[in-house]
Amino acid sequence: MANQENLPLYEKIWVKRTFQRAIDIFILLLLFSLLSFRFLSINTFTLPWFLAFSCESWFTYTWIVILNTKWSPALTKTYPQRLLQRVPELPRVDLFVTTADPVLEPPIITLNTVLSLLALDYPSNKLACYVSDDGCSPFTFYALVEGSKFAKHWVPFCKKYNIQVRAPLRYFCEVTNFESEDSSEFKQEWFLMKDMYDNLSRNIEDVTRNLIPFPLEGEFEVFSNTEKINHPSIVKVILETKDELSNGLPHLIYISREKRPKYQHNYKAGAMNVLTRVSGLMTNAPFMLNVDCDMVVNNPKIIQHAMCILMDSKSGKDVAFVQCFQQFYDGIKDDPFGNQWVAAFEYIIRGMAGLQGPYYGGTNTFHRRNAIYGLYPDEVQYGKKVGKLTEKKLIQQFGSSKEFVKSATHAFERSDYSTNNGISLSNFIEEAIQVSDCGYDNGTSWGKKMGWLYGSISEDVPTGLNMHRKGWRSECCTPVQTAFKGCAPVGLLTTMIQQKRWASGLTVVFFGRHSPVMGTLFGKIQIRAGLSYCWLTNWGLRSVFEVCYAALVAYCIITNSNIFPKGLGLWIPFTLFVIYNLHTLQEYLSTGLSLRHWWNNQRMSIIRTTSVWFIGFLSAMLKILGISDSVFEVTQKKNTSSSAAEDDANAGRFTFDDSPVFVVGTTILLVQLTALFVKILGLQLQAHSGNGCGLGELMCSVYLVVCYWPYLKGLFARGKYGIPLSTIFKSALLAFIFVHFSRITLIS
Ligand SMILES: O=c1ccn([C@@H]2O[C@H](COP(=O)(O)OP(=O)(O)O[C@H]3O[C@H](CO)[C@@H](O)[C@H](O)[C@H]3O)[C@@H](O)[C@H]2O)c(=O)[nH]1
Ligand SMILES: [Mn+2]
Repeated sequence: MANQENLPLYEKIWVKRTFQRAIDIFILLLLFSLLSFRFLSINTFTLPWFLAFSCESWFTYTWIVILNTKWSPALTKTYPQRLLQRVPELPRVDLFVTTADPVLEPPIITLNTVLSLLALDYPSNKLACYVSDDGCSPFTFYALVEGSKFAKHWVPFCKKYNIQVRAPLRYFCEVTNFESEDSSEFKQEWFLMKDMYDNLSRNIEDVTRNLIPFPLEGEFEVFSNTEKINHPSIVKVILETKDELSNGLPHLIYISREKRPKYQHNYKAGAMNVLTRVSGLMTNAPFMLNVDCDMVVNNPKIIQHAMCILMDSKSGKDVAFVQCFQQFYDGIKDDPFGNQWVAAFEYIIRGMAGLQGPYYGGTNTFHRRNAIYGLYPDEVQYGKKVGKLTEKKLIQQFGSSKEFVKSATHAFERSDYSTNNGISLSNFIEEAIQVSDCGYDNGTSWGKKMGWLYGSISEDVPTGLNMHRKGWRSECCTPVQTAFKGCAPVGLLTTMIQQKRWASGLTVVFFGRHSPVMGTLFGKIQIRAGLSYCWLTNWGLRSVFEVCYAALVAYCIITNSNIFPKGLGLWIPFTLFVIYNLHTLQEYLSTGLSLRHWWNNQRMSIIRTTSVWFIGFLSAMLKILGISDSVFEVTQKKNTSSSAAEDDANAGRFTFDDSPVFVVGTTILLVQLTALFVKILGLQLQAHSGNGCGLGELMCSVYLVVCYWPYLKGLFARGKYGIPLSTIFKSALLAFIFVHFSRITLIS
């Protein structure tokens, strides 16, 4: 038995990749030889030559970052059985859901996420679910109220029959047939549940679409005279379980924090901090799970798995957060828009898991409350913080609510995971409203030193960085059954907007106080971990070099000059291109992804880097220079029940509209096409002394056109599949300016 006690609750398993490492190194050597070749041929020095050298240095740097990240990937294996045997009482976990817009995020989606959380396989008296509604929508509230009534039947049903997918929307899509061993009792209840759920969702749909009158009275009166960005705090306890029974329903609380036009509300980060404070007052669990409104639980035992990591007495102590991958349901086959990130999880995030740990991805994450409160790992372990801080200091840091400061002190001091003392949640409403005030953060450490950090629209990454900087680690949690599944962005435009937001937010992080460089130099981020963070935070900067390279090849063709060596020297970039592509293809195939999937992702990686990441970079520059602020544009979530079948056939086709995100891509395409036409029609200028443009430049240009093929088709298509004339016109103008100036430089 003594032996049993020593067994860890989780283990790290290192993934072998000797062959891939060898190829990684080979590619690096090729990059170095390309650079040395350029360096040696310095006598042909020209501006394009120099620019090419800079870009290729950047590509080499990027490759070093990637190689470093992928070098030693790890998996975690958790043992929930051991956890249950060992701990007398499981800790509380507070569950956070954020929603921001009842149109882009239909209430039925949020409700499904909430239902899947309420039905988690975990003692229900240890759970409390907090929903933050930045949309201040009575419809979302209505959905939750009605949904909580349904939950009283749904949760027992799920637990009785050990249902795996506990979001009814997903469940009734996936389970449409009965197994032969299903009892007639089950079938009967199944039909009953389906009936109830169908009624519920129809009801919510009718209300949301204003099909039935919805007077704002009774419970809903607080929503009258509110506007999305101008309203007082609303805190409502929807479900409160008074008895300490472990098989009832968790608490359910609705919060819409105060918003006023003159106050910064800091998007999701602001909402998360309010959730942290309100939950601190009410249930004060030592651990918190945060999910976006579309991320439903797919593995009802996921908390047990995560707790194995956070509660492991040896390696778990310095783990600040446990990250589960983002995976998607209803993802379009072969990932045409490159938004499912399967290969990135496999190689990059697992690679980071082998270092100081994965970055915080914003959703599907279990947090340690004390780490969010800004403590260092050793302060938590030895309870050092408590003696040192006076109440005055605590108020400065945590804000003016004495009740909240008391709860934070309790969080610091507790050595066990004891539960709170059974005071009714409604007693905290007034205090909860106070900590949701729009000015509560002012002058405190919230968003600056602790909690979810403000200032970047990718709040997740700096928040995680801030914890790694303090010496915390993080872990991935990858049970066999996928933990959560969300809704991949619908269509091309949504993907592009999301990518633009990430690139912009990450660039702000890279150049800001919480940059991985600063964290490595002055904090406790390990050097390889810091470098792997650069992969992420350099998305914006990377686009500058790729756009520059794309412009450079077109310039060379138009002006009949070159950046690539000729003859034997051309073999270096050529081999590089071939080996790199075969290498990534091998990675995809060995992960079980298709050739098509690989190509779609290669193509999208070029398209997004040279278009939306570039726009994101520019918008980050405007923000850094203080010229304009960037806005968090919420991703549209698909309402599965309303998806029409005719859409599915064309789900993977590129659709366009007059959004500015398509202008840069179209311009790049037009520039390459112009260059190729100039070449084909022989309109190039006379080369000086045989140094004209060669095969290398032409191949690059053709490759870009191939990547941008869907845009090329868009130039000639009509309707939503066609690029609007206004966009074509703007892009043509930009392309013309580029070509014109290219020719001018040559004549002068
Ligand atoms: O003012 C806001 C804006 C957004 N959200 C919520 O934030 C979440 C993420 O927004 P979404 O539009 O779905 O963004 P995605 O790009 O899909 O999200 C990824 O990227 C974000 C950072 O850019 C992270 O916050 C997310 O967790 C991560 O899943 C959603 O639940 C929103 O309701 C708010 O609560 N308040
Ligand atoms: Mn999302």
